[in-house]
Amino acid sequence: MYPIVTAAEMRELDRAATEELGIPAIVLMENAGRAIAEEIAALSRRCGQGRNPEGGLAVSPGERPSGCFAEGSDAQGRTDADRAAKGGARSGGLTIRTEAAPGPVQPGAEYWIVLVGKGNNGGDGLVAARHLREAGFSVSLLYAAPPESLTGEAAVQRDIAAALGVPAAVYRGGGYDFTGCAGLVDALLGTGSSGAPRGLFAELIAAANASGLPIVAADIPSGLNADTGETHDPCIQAEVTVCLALLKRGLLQYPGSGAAGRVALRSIGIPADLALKQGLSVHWLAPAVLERRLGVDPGRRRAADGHKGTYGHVLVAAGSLPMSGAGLLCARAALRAGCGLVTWALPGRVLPSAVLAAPELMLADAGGSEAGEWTAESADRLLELAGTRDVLAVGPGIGRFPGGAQWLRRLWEEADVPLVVDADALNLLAEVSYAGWRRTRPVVLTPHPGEMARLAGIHTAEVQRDRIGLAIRYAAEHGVTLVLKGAHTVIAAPDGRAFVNTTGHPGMATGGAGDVLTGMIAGLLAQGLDGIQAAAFAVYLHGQAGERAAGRRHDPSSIVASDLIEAL
Ligand SMILES: NC(=O)C1=CN([C@@H]2O[C@H](COP(=O)(O)OP(=O)(O)OC[C@H]3O[C@@H](n4cnc5c(N)ncnc54)[C@H](OP(=O)(O)O)[C@@H]3O)[C@@H](O)[C@H]2O)[C@@H](O)CC1
Ligand SMILES: Nc1ncnc2c1ncn2[C@@H]1O[C@H](COP(=O)(O)OP(=O)(O)O)[C@@H](O)[C@H]1O
Ligand SMILES: [K+]
Repeated sequence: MYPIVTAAEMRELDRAATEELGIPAIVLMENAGRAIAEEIAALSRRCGQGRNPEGGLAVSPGERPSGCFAEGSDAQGRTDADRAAKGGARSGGLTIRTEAAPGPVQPGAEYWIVLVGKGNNGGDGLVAARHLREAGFSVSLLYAAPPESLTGEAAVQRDIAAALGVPAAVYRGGGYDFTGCAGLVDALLGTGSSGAPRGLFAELIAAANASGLPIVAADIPSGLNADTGETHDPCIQAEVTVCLALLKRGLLQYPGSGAAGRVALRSIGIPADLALKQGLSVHWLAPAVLERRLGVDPGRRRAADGHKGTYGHVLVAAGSLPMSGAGLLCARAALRAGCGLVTWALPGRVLPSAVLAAPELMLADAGGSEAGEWTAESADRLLELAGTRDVLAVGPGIGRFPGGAQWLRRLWEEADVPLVVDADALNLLAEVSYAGWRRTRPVVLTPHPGEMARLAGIHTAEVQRDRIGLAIRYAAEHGVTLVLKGAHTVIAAPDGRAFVNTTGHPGMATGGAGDVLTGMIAGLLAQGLDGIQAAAFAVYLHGQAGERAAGRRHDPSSIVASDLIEAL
């Protein structure tokens, strides 16, 4: 069910399929090449109406969609047609095609060039060329290395293409004239590549990108690090990536996600059971994964005889005079996440201005300074309140104050409820070594990349270099559930499981959006979900709310955090 693999895990699975099950590698390659040809035909059909007078596909560079789609209708119920109607999905949602294949390759007269590398990725491209020709496309091959250097199944495909008389050339450097071509197939480098593209491969990638033609990448865009999502210079900027068998980590992490364009996940005949047996621990957060792997009810059915006590009581410790809104957003979001009751604890000086800000909230005076700031002494009051609540969310808008780290340690060790730690509370955590802090109940940390950098003691760029890898390591080492926020948020559990979310919208990059998420996680914890369930489901719903909020506004750039709460 939608595992996300490293190149090494994919190789091991390929090995098991061919050596243990005896599925011939040439069969897998045949399926891969056919799938690529089918996706090119589908792209050609989708773009047919927008075809430009020269015969190429009319795709403006600004319209490159950033989402992923794969076999069938969409995780969010959208179809490719819906996406096309919106001018390309920018939400980042994966579409999974559930039927076996989108039908035979449709006849077409376009001219496509397949860029062929010397490994199995090149072999996939050679098979695709054959299927495209069968369907009436005009195709030629451009080898990046002497065809004699191909081996194994790729060499078999090279010979078949030659026997069929598929026109072929060998790239010798100095650029290439792609005039008259409708699109390019990038079958240069796949999961077997290492380091930055070298020599003529690099030249050809640069020329392909410069052509402005739509590029369909086989498995991964050449130049992408399949594990981390880092893009080398150059890296293919694909319109569509036909990902073979299983999602590769690099396709779901930026900047790789951007280079991949839309991702079509296609089966190539490796049985799902085999992947299951590998015990893969990272998954794409699709509704089916939420339901079957995480045990969450995405329909959020409520008991007919439920009452507010059934759905739990959240305590939010958030907000101070200059940042009282952060607390309000967090507390309101907890309510919208469906918990029964929310108490918002805040410095007493600020409390009068919070009265009736949201009539559903209960307010509690947590003490604090004359200036409306938090003080270390407020820990006693918060612990007293937490004694009769189900969850404590702490951090948004609390600022810095003397004794803050000790204050947080008391909440961490003495509050006998699940804890969500965000924003300034994460910065307090980053100032100390909390390895020795005792805690038996779940704790969820929700850093954005900057906060994550402080927690891990590294630069933000290093956080972004391999978000999945870092999140998994940090959660396991510190015994926490970690939500590493940002486009394609990663949620990692202390037991090594991790999930990558693709709902969301760039319009969510607005102050307070994270405070809303913190409230939502707390609201779901209060309803009995465990740490990883609540974190993953909240991130998923939060992203969906962002997509809806974007849809409701004339310009998604004008989304504000309150819109997310209203879109829940
Ligand atoms: N059963 C299977 O396995 C299946 C695999 N499948 C497909 O195979 C792909 C993996 O194929 P793969 O392992 O052959 O590696 P691949 O990505 O083609 O490249 C290796 C070649 O590239 C070269 N090279 C490496 N780095 C380079 C660089 N930086 N710059 C320049 N060159 C570089 C390297 O040359 P060398 O460095 O050794 O001289 C070597 O010759 C996978 O993504 C999927 O598409 C599917 O067909 C389904 C079944
Ligand atoms: N480009 C994006 N695509 C999807 N989600 C995004 C994007 N940018 C931000 N978000 C989401 O918005 C939220 C922002 O949180 P955060 O940075 O903590 O904001 P704040 O501290 O202002 O509340 C996170 O959940 C993040 O994942
Ligand atoms: K490729």
